[in-house]
Amino acid sequence: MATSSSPTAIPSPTLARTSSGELADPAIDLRAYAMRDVRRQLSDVRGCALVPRPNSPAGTNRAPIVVIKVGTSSLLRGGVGGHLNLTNFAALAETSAILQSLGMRVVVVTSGAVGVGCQVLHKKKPSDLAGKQALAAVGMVRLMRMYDDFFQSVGQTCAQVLISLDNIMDRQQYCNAQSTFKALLAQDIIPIVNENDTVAVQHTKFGDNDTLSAHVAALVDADYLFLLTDVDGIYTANPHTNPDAERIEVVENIEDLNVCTAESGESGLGTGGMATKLSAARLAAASGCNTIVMHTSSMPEMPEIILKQKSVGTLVLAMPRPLRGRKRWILLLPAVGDLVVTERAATALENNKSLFSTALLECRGDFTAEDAVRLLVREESGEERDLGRAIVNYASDEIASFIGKTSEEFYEIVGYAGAESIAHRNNICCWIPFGHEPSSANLVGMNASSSGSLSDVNAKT
Ligand SMILES: N[C@@H](CCC(=O)OP(=O)(O)O)C(=O)O
Repeated sequence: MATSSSPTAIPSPTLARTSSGELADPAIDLRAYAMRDVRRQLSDVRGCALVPRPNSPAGTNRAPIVVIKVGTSSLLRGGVGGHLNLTNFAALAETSAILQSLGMRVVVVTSGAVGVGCQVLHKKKPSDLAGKQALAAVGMVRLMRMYDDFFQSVGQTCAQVLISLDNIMDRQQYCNAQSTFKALLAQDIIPIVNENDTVAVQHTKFGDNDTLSAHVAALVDADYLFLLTDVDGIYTANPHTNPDAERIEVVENIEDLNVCTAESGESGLGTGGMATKLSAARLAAASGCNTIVMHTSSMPEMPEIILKQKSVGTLVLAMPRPLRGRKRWILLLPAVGDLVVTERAATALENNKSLFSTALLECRGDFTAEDAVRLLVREESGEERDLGRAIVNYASDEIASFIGKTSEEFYEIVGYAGAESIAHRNNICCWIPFGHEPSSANLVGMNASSSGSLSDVNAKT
């Protein structure tokens, strides 16, 4: 994790966790994120980060891409028996049209298929998967009718895109989806994206649309991801129960928060929570996308947030050296097991080295060769930190027999025909990749007006 003794460094906070190790939600403990430090540096950060970058990574002018995620609670008033929130549909259509007229391209990630299905059929949300899938099939039609009507009335064409995690896991399908988005955006068509709920089964589900929106942001190479919700940002504590809770305006380096991907429980009509928003922001940041978590009612302020650096909600800054291509895709893969490695190995992995048996401390889960696993480093304190993802060369039972083995012992077990590494460096992707500078250095860089730091922040190198 990037740390620094610099006086301007923001201390690393710890996220509150439940007894089962999940991120507590919404009472996320970010108190250590000292507000005075954030405030002192806010104008510099705001002044540099949120301006449309002039050039795409390829060096050609391309429109900034804005992904807007709207949750079920923003699209439906109250629970079952309520009705569609026409104000929010209208605000979304109008704001999207304004952003498009300013030269940006908009992608909407929508929830609400299940919730709207409940409205249409006058049913409560069922607990079984097939029941929810059937409702989603009904609700998605109604949702798209609403989107089509509202977007048409502001002169925008929209398109429905349904994605499942399977589509992301298969690199060919991932690339196909990327081409489809490109073709839609090139024609100024606004894709309306949701999970393909009717086909997704439990183990290949995004599960929540915050995660889906981060995958979409990575897929389309977005510049901004807006996560609209019913609170006006990320707080230092639960604002509903703690009067001292303060809104965090800027998270300069999401890696300082040590966010782990955590499942959030379903509640009411939606499934996402603050923990999934932080996980989504982390994925987006690694892909070079700024995330803004804010209240749905702030939607009309989006143009000012982007163009005038207006401070609304919580801004999570993109990593200055985002992941691209295959490495970015690896980070999106769902992990089916864990490999715990030594601290020494972690440094090597972050410096783009392959993973060998000597680095292994533990193997968890039941997986086969070619599966994606989570890499964890066990720190001196005994705590484990999420290091990244790897596509492994061996199955879990084989890897378990390699733990702590020297390379000679490893070769003896495997024989010379097997792959030399547990995971090749081309198949490893760390959250803090090779060449990434510590957060304080980034901040100091941004403060130096003549250092070209603005493009450091905005460009996807
Ligand atoms: N695909 C589901 C989305 C579920 C979901 O993530 O909902 P939310 O927590 O409201 O963003 C649906 O359309 O109902």
